Amino acid sequence: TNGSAPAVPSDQYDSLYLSPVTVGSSTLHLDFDTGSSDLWVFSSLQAQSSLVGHDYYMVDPAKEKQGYTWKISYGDGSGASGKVYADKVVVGGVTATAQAVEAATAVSAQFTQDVDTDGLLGLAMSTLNTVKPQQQKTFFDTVLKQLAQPLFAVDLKYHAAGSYDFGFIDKSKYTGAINYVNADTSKGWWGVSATAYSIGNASTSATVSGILDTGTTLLYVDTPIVKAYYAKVKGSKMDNTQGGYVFPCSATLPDFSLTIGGVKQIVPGKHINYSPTSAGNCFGGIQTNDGIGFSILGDIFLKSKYVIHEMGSTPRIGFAQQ
Ligand SMILES: CC[C@H](C)[C@H](NC(=O)[C@H](C)NC(=O)[C@@H](CCSC)NC[C@@H](N)Cc1ccccc1)C(=O)O
Repeated sequence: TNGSAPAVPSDQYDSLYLSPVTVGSSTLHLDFDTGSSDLWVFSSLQAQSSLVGHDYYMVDPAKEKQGYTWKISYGDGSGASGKVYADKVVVGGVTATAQAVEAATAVSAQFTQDVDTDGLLGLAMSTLNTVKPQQQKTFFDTVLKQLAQPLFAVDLKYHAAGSYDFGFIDKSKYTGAINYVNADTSKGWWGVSATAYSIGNASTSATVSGILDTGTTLLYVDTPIVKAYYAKVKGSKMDNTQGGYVFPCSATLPDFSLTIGGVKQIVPGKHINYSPTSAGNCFGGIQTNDGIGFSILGDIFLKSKYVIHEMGSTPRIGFAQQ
């Protein structure tokens, strides 16, 4: 089988993308996240006050995996925890009959406040799943054998609805060749390495290792590269109150690219003007990774590409131009 689910921007700046998922008998809007491996949802286990504005999973005690718990924390300090159920999950017509559904009993303020997001659907390696006493599979791992091809493809768009394709490559969603590289899955994420970056038409050799992360809004790279980029943006500055580099909204932003597998993967300058700030300037889509030692290739990087995540004998990532 194969199937496709829409990926709809949650707001006018593409803060995140939401996809409809049937969990048990509810339809929830989940943030598909290639940077984590838990499928967790807002649930009837939470206080009603935490559920205001959310769709949520009505737990069925008969489906509980007794004694199983989960607790996840994310790089931005947010997190959630709860109990585990085995229930039907359907994404774009692809059905997992007994998928581990992680029902929240507690979620951090960032998630409670975002009333559009009803949970996350992790698409990284199952080795990052947090369920105890027995780690559970991601939705992709659960359905892998029933898929026509062992892959999913990510088509996030700039200020428009895109899609997640499971089990097939949709030729109508890209132009030119697909450029494949082996994925480094050793740390549980979809890891890739670049051998150079370019700002405008100036290219610099450098090793840029990072993870693909549909659940991260921006593109986080090493500080020297960020400084070099904004040196080309008149009036740009690091603004600690805004938490990153800002610039005049009228600024022309150069394109940015990472050379992966010998091919320049270009981020159009237009995509790097992420959003206006409350201070009357604009916030950059490229920001520093604060020295965590690797880059996070989030939505700003992804939304100009069709990215195939193939779990064959050797995991691969394919990049094509939208
Ligand atoms: C502090 C937590 C560290 C980063 C680590 N956790 C992770 O790496 C988890 C799996 N992944 C994440 O925290 C990040 C990757 C960070 S690499 C430092 N991806 C998932 C994130 N985008 C999910 C999200 C979506 C919307 C709003 C907020 C958060 C751990 O548990 O050790």
